[in-house]
Amino acid sequence: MSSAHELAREQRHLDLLHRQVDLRRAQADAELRGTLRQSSPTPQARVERGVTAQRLSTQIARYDAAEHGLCFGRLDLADGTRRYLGRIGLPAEDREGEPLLVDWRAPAARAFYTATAGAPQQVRLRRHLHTRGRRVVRLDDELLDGVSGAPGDVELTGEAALLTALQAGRTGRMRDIVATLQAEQDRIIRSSRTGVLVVQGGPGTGKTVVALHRAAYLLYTHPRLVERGVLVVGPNPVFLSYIGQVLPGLGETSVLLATVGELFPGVVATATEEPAAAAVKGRHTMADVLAQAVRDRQAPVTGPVDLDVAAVWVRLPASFLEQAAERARGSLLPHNLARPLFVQDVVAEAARQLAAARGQLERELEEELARQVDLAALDRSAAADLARLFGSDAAESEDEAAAEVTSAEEFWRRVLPQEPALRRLLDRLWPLLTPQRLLADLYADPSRLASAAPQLTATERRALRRPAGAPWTPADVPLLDEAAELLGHDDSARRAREERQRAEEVAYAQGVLDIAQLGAGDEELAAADVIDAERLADRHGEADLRTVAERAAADRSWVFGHVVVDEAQELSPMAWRLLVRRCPTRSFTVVGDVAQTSEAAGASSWNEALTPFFGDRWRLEQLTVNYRTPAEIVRASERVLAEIHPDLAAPRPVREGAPAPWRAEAPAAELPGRAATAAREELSAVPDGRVAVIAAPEVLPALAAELPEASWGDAPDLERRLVLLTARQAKGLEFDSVVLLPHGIDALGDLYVALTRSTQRLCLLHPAPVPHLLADIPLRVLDAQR
Ligand SMILES: Nc1ncnc2c1ncn2[C@@H]1O[C@H](COP(=O)(O)OP(=O)(O)OP(=O)(O)O)[C@@H](O)[C@H]1O
Repeated sequence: MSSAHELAREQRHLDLLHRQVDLRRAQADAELRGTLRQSSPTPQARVERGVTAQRLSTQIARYDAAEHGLCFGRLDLADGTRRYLGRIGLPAEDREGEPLLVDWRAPAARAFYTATAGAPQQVRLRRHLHTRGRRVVRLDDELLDGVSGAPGDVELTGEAALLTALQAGRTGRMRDIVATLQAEQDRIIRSSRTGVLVVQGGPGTGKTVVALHRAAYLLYTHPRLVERGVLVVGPNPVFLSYIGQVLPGLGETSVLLATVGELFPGVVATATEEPAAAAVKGRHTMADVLAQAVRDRQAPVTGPVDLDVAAVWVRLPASFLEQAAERARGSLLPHNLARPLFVQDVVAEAARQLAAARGQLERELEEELARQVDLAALDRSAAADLARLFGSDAAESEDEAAAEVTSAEEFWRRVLPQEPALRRLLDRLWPLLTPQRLLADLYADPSRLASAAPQLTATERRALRRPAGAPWTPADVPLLDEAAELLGHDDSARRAREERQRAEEVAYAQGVLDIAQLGAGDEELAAADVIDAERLADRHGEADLRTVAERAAADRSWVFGHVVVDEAQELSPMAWRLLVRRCPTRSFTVVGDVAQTSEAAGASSWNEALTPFFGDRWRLEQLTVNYRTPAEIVRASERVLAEIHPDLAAPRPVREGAPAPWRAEAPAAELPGRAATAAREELSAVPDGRVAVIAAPEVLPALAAELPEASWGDAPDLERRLVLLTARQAKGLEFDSVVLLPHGIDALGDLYVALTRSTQRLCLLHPAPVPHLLADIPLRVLDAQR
């Protein structure tokens, strides 16, 4: 019970906290403006300015994020200390006493989440402050008196506040849970950053929300992590938009949210494909296929290659080309970076042959001329006499000939790289390749596929076929990334572009100086006297003010400080290879549920999925309490879970007493109409909440025609009260009520996902007969269709 007196006292403290935050925000804001106004005369100063601006922007984002729910808890300790907890920390005004506010991630906040009646950890009272805007509206107190609950109970921390949070209507956006974190979740959030932490848990156990809070915790406890950022990987863009507000709401901006399909800058991989094709693309063996595909592009010859340069035929034998390729490969450089070695060998050989052939030709010409001119014959006989006398002239002329050949060779080495015929040949023998070209050429050509992928069956190779220019799918992205590694980045074009741009900037600056000079009178100090064009160009250069997330998103080679993988059971081995490259220190939080796998290339056991990448260096934590689904809905999904994974127990629900789920039968043709009626009834049953109709993809258009008010498609608006989704799109999301059309949702993992999305109400509509795994759900007979 919140007495008016207590409410007023907490309101006074909250007012004080907000005044402090306002002050600090205003200071940071002024400092940021000042920083942005400064000019930065050197590249070093520009970098420093960028870093300062970043730091201040991060601080401001944290203050802004703390506007709602700034302070949510209070602990009264046995020694009389009183500690307030909030989204950010604020030191005591005198800097010595107890801080005004303790950040939820600080060690001093921990007891708020872990103290129980049985193990109070010096806590006498735990108080939850419920606020609306800047007003305290309710208090929930718990006295921790050393008496534990009955054994076997789910021991909840701050039960009243937790249940209030769980029963609140959904908004279409995931909310943070800093005020009501539970002890088992807190342990995972604060677990060491090093190594790979795997969190297995059934639907609704808080895996996603815990993983996001862990990212916020790690960024707070390891400030250097802010510079490298954290990557959060989710299964699809709809899910990412659902969770997108949680970390900014916690004041963390150094986080990039992405699907695997978005992790190759410059490629938009949104096309769909047959599951069989995605499954083959996800297999580990594709790394070998790509390596062979690259090799197949290096000196692909079966016989000698002839080249016509400057009217001379040069012959490059196959054995020579193979040796040159082997030497280039021996450098262990990626394909594009090893190319100059191959080119060098070919040019040297061609130059040698050309010089020799041209030398020979010239000698023959001279001899021919000499034969025809008497004088020359005389000269030659005189030379021969001299040679007989002194014996050295002949040798000297051979040396001369050799020296001539060497300088001719050098000449040809310099000239040949410009020779169009040779360039065309080198483009065929060792082409500069982009990942896109390598992969598109491979998919488009059955003979290339047959050569690169003999380990695949003919059917599997056929599954990979697609015409050149076809759009990319998410399963292509890990292959493009793998190809990028094998090919190496040839950034000479970028460097040339940057140099050109720099030259233009300097030229522009010079122009500015020239004009200033013209305008300056004799006695005035001209700009050019105090600054040169280079420095002026520097001064106009901009500091990089992009956030860490923006910079990381644009850079394939960006290395993150930590990676969070959600719905990790869906990841293929090729996707794991990509992610390990993004974080070579292997600092990962991996969350998922092997009972909810939908992707054909996904995992059915963590051991199988992770051992190839992390050996046995990963640790497993389990979440066992279901916060989302009430007991009635858990029971409705139990048979499906038992069919998928007989060993996995459904998580224990914290809530009971929801309306019983029901199912109804209707002919297939009537289903969209029936579903529309049910959806509208559900909307009235949850007036503040959200309703989802989940169905097979082919049913959605007919549903959409019946429910024009609903949002659906590739990017449904989850904040709309009614959405239509496929089971895949519904992964990771939740709604107050779900209308499920199971017909056509064939993968059991998908069906399990669909059955476990609701926080309150669930009904199913299907044609007869009922699928046997759903037969236990009570049948309701519908009125005749109106
Ligand atoms: N401690 C908590 N306090 C308040 N709400 C919580 C708490 N833990 C979990 N929840 C809520 O439970 C719901 C389920 O959480 P979440 O989506 O993270 O579960 P999940 O394990 O990822 O589920 P799924 O595997 O089905 O996607 C969310 O609404 C989340 O906010």
